[in-house]
Amino acid sequence: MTQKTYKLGRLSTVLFITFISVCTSLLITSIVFYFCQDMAISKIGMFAAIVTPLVVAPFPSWYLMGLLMKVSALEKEMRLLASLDSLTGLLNRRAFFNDAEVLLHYAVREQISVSVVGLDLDKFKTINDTYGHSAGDLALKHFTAALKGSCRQSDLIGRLGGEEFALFLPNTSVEEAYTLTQRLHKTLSQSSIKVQDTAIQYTVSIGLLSLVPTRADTIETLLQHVDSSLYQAKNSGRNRTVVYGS
Ligand SMILES: Nc1nc2c(ncn2[C@@H]2O[C@H](COP(=O)(O)OP(=O)(O)OP(=O)(O)O)[C@@H](O)[C@H]2O)c(=O)[nH]1
Repeated sequence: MTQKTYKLGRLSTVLFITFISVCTSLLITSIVFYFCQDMAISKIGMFAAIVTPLVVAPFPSWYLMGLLMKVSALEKEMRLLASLDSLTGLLNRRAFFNDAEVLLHYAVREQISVSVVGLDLDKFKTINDTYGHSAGDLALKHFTAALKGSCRQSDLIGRLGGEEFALFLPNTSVEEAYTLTQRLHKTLSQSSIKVQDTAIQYTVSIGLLSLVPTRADTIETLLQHVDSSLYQAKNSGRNRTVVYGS
């Protein structure tokens, strides 16, 4: 919400509340004076009935509206923060599963191909143990940037925990997804992170599954298949992609 629309919304609400206050006050006063029938007093009374709410209503309603708007903006910000991983800014596990489930339902209905990718950094414990936890954090951020550089705007990227990431690629064939993972391997092989003047390189193992989903598929089951391919990638030497069912 821009500052201008925020102020306009606040102003129009205050004007509306003031208008309602004046009308209510006038109505009550009119009813009272209808039974009183004293013209001189009724004129003063009518004047007071209009002026009093005009003076009193805007201030508390302006303050209250500002407070309400701030609370709702904060609520929105908190909801967004609760769905993001604090280190990388990627979707956290819960948000990734929620968003991927929505995209999966859409793919089932439209019968379009999707790809699910599981990624796990190789020998990450060694980076932590050798160069310290902050070097590990740096690698996680570096990897996040590499992922963002390889994915489309419409792809979901999540950090499922530790050094474990996942992608949900809507409308993506196995060839396209495989090309993406090869690009990622290449990016990592050509870059490094710097810790105390030492250039550190790391690699990633990847499991990949592409399919036109059916109603029976869930994100949990698809990620289980992806994990089995990822396990194969780790066991066959790491730094590679294994396609599920190949
Ligand atoms: N720096 C950092 N380390 C983390 C974070 N989350 C988890 N880790 C570490 O990640 C490491 C994961 O180690 P392992 O599960 O043994 O995996 P690995 O060393 O990558 O070995 P392979 O997966 O078999 O290649 C552990 O040492 C965790 O402490 C984090 O947010 N920051």
